[in-house]
Amino acid sequence: MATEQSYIMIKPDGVQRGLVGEVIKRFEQRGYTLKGLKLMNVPKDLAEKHYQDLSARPFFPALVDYICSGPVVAMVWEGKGVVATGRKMIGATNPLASEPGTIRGDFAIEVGRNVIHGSDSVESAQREISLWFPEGVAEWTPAAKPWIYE
Ligand SMILES: Nc1ncnc2c1ncn2[C@@H]1O[C@H](COP(=O)(O)OP(=O)(O)OP(=O)(O)O)[C@@H](O)[C@H]1O
Repeated sequence: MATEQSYIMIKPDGVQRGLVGEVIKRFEQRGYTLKGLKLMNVPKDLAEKHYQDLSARPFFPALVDYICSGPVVAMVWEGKGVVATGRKMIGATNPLASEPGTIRGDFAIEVGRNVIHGSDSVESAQREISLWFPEGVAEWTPAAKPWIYE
């Protein structure tokens, strides 16, 4: 079975608010493996491609401006069930509906400043990883793997 990967991105508000370490800590402590990581300013065409499914929505221009408003931290995390579990760790899209204990439930209030993105399916993750990491990701096996998986 191929190991599952998710595209996780700390949005500009998360970077500006100093939440980079907090987000990385949660994924690391859960046992997921960091496979790709970069801080980058987002070109407008990349933001538009990333959110292409939302292009007809009224908030699309504001969403693209938001993603391009400052650097983001683009990451690939790997491990069993990381797509669905990552979404649970992130919380509901609208932070007011996110459970406490989730990233949005602990650190956000508004949907237009919801701190973090996580792929919503394995297929979206593959598309997003090739979009954000055309150069590929790092190959490594964490020494702790046998202590996380039986
Ligand atoms: N009604 C809205 N008003 C403003 N921004 C919105 C609204 N709905 C969604 N967004 C923004 O668009 C992003 C993508 O929306 P989507 O419905 O795909 O939610 P999501 O999958 O939880 O979020 P993401 O794709 O960022 O992980 C949201 O995270 C949010 O930043």
